[in-house]
This record gives sequence, C-alpha cells and structure tokens, in this order.
Amino acid sequence: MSNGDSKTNENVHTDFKERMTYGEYLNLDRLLSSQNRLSEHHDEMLFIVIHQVSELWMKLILHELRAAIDLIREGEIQEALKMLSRVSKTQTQIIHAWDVLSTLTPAEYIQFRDDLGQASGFQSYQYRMVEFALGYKTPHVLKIYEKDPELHQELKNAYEAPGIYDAAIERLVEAGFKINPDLINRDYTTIYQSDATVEKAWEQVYKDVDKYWDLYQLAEKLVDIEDWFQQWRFRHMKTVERIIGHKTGTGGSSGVGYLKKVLDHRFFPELWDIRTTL
Ligand code: HEM
Ligand SMILES: N[C@@H](CC(=O)c1ccccc1NC=O)C(=O)O
Repeated sequence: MSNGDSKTNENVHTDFKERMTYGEYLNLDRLLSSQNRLSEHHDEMLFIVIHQVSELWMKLILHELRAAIDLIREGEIQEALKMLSRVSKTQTQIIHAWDVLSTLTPAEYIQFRDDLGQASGFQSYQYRMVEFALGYKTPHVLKIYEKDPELHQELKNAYEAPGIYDAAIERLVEAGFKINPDLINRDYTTIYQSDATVEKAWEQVYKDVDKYWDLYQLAEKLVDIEDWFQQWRFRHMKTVERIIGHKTGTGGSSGVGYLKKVLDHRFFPELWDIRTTL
C-alpha cells in the first residue's frame, strides 16, 4: 500500500492543475504583452486591441465553421446547427467592434498611419480562411502568403477543400433532389456560381418545411451567416470611409472603392434568390 510519499504521474498532474492560476491557464502573460505600439500615439492602443479582438473571434468562428462543415458532410445536421448559431452570435460581437473603432477620428489615425507601412487587414489569413470556408475563393489571396510556406500550405488546403455550401449541396443530393452532376466533387478552387437545380431544390425545401426540417434550418443558418458577414463588410467599408475617406489603402488597393466592390459578392446566391421566386 502506498504510504503517500510517492506520487503517481496522475497525482503530479492533478497537483499542477490545482495550483494553476487564472493567468497561467489563459496564457495572459503572452496575450497581454502583445500590444506593442509602433508610435507614441495614445490611440494606437485602440487600433491594436480592436484587431486582436477581431482575430480572436475569427479563431473561434473558424473552429466552429470547420467542425460544422465536417458534421454536415457526415449528415449530423442538428449538431452542426448548434455550432452555426455560435458562429452568427460571434459575428455580431465582431461587428460591434466597429462602434468602438468609430471613436477614432481621421486626425488621430493620420498621426500613426504611416507607421503601419504596407501592413493591411488584406493580409489577415484567418479572414481568408473564413472566406474559404464560406466558399469565396479568390486566387490573388494565396499569393500574399507565398513567402511563408507553412502558412501558404495551410491556406492552400483550405482553398482546395469544399466549403460549407458544397457540404449543404451534398445534403440536397442525399435527400433525393436532382442536382446538376457537375456540382458533385466539383473543382472547389473556383468561386461557386448560382445553379438552377440547386435553386429548385431549396425552393422545395422552403415549400415543404415539415418534410425537410433539417435542411430548412440549415439554409436559414447559412442566410444568417451571410447576412452578418455582409454587415461586417459594410461596417468596415463605412468606418474606413469615415476615417480615411477615399485615400488608397496601405495594402495597395483603391481603399473604399475596393471594399465597396467586394460587397457585391454573394456566398449562397440561391438562398437569396428563392426569396423572390417563392
Ligand atoms: C482605421 C481602421 C481601418 C482602416 C482605415 C482600414 C482600411 C482598410 C483598407 C483600405 C482595406 C483594403 C486593402 C488595402 O488596400 O489596405 C482594408 C482591408 C481589410 N481590412 Fe481593414 N481597415 C481598418 C480596420 C480594420 C479592422 C479593425 C479589421 C479587423 C480585423 C480589418 C480587416 C480588414 C480585412 C480582413 C481586409 C481585407 C478585406 C477584403 O479583401 O475583402 N480592418 N482595410
Ligand atoms: N489598410 C489600412 C491600414 C490598416 O487598417 C491596417 C494596418 C495594419 C494592420 C491592420 C490594419 N487593418 C485593416 O486593414 C489603411 O489603409 O489605412
């Protein structure tokens, strides 16, 4: 029998866990020493924190989206819906960040803008991963990361993988709808184009909600996510307009003009079109 002097590995682990502090668990040392201002300007702290908070929320969104895509592909719609609800709630949080950032005036921002060099949100790889998961695959985006092979590979994998809408279309096929065969195992590196057979299928789902309850709920969750995503894009564009007007962006784009143009893109086009045809 043990006299209590020798501890098993499990006990050592438990002891560490018991002594572990809040700060250790959350890695706060690293998290809270990562707000390194390049200028002496007071408002640069706001600028950094808003971006970091947004990136943290994007980390959660990606975590949930990827798991949801896998579950949809496995036919576990109800479990996926729970994750997608969390995604859209998180999107509302990121959108509220724009209210805080709007307190930054053009006169304040211009004082540290030059210090940012060519850095730009354009380079946010998590943002691109979210776009990829939602099926928006723009080839110019991959080039940005060519200098970092590991990251480039990770993005390329996400670029080549089916997005959430492809997974939803697989479910339509599985439910017995006649879907254009070109869409099955299509080249996922291309941006999805609206398709008449998919539109017909969604129309049926919305006309017979009781029969297709899971698909109907999934469709509405996708609409939520696209809606909030577009609202994020819109608030970004308006905040940028209010802070830098029509100056060109540090990332080399035309600025507001570019951000307005991106707003034209639709992720799940048929789910919007059926609102008219129903
Ligand atoms: C003062 C605040 C901000 C300004 C003036 C600004 C400006 C811009 C501009 C001009 C672009 C176009 C690319 C370029 O040429 O640089 C851009 C892209 C982008 N920004 Fe911001 N931004 C601001 C805040 C933010 C914040 C808080 C985020 C959150 C992470 C963000 C994320 C992005 C992303 C993801 C893109 C790429 C959008 C796309 O390609 O569709 N930006 N931003
Ligand atoms: N593109 C912005 C700069 C900017 O906003 C930015 C710079 C560095 C890191 C993140 C940024 N945020 C979003 O684009 C500009 O043209 O002023």
